[in-house]
Amino acid sequence: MAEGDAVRVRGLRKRYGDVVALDGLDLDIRAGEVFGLLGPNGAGKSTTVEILQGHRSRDSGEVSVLGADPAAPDRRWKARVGIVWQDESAVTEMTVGETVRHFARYYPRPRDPAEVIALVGLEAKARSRVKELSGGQRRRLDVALGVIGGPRLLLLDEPTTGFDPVARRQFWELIRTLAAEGTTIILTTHYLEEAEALADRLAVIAAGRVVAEGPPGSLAGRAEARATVHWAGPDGVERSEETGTPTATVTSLARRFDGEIPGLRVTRPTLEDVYLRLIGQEDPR
Ligand SMILES: Nc1ncnc2c1ncn2[C@@H]1O[C@H](COP(=O)(O)OP(=O)(O)OP(=O)(O)O)[C@@H](O)[C@H]1O
Repeated sequence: MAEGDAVRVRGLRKRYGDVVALDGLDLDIRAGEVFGLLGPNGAGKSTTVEILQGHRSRDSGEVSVLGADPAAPDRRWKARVGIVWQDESAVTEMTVGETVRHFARYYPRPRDPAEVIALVGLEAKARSRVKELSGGQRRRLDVALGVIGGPRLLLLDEPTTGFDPVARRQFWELIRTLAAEGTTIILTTHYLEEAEALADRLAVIAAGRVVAEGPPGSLAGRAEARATVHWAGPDGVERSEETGTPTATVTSLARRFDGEIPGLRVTRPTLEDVYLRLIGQEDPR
């Protein structure tokens, strides 16, 4: 395992009966990065995250998380790996503050509960009962419980499902704050704009294997992909031209129009375009 790696996975396989969930998955995640796992329903993302957490067994393959095998975790390792459960805090009459303080007692060196409540933006709700929180506030509390032990690695499975756009952006800020503190973060998501906004690197999983890996801006040759120049013709109808040299195309258009080019746009494949191509579902537009 290279120094600076938080996670190393080689040839990971997992079947559930006849279903092959993971079919030789490889992953390298560096310490301190935000790493996104993308892939269609049933691709194997949750299975991967659960194996990394030590909550699901594997059939074969090597897995190292913070230098240890999650299949044989010790107490110290467990304190260093933060897990965000959906609705960990669901059925309780306790207040937010009581819940966070209660969970802090499980860890050898917990973070300060008041600081964690502030980190997730629940200060105003510290004295509210958990059952009175909204769905988004409950998820923030789940994150608070995931980080109260002061983990070096945080695993999040679809953390913002069901969030409104404002709550989602607030959650992104929380992830960025945790990342700036040095926490390695692995998250699965179906929101490509979330992956693009948060992840330093992404892996696209399809049918239990990694089909592409890299920074969102250059995944699968995205940075080198041909551009499309769009403009409006004299009749107002949009024209477009795909080109490897968009500057030359724009220069020649500027000459032709003798100045401003009406309706000028230069586009490159979006993360969604690249993602759909990778999973074999190209948009036929
Ligand atoms: N406990 C289980 N028993 C049987 N099959 C399972 C179990 N958990 C997952 N599977 C199957 O394994 C495959 C991978 O599932 P997994 O939940 O890892 O996918 P996922 O990428 O997280 O999907 P989603 O995006 O829908 O959450 C699927 O075909 C799923 O039906």
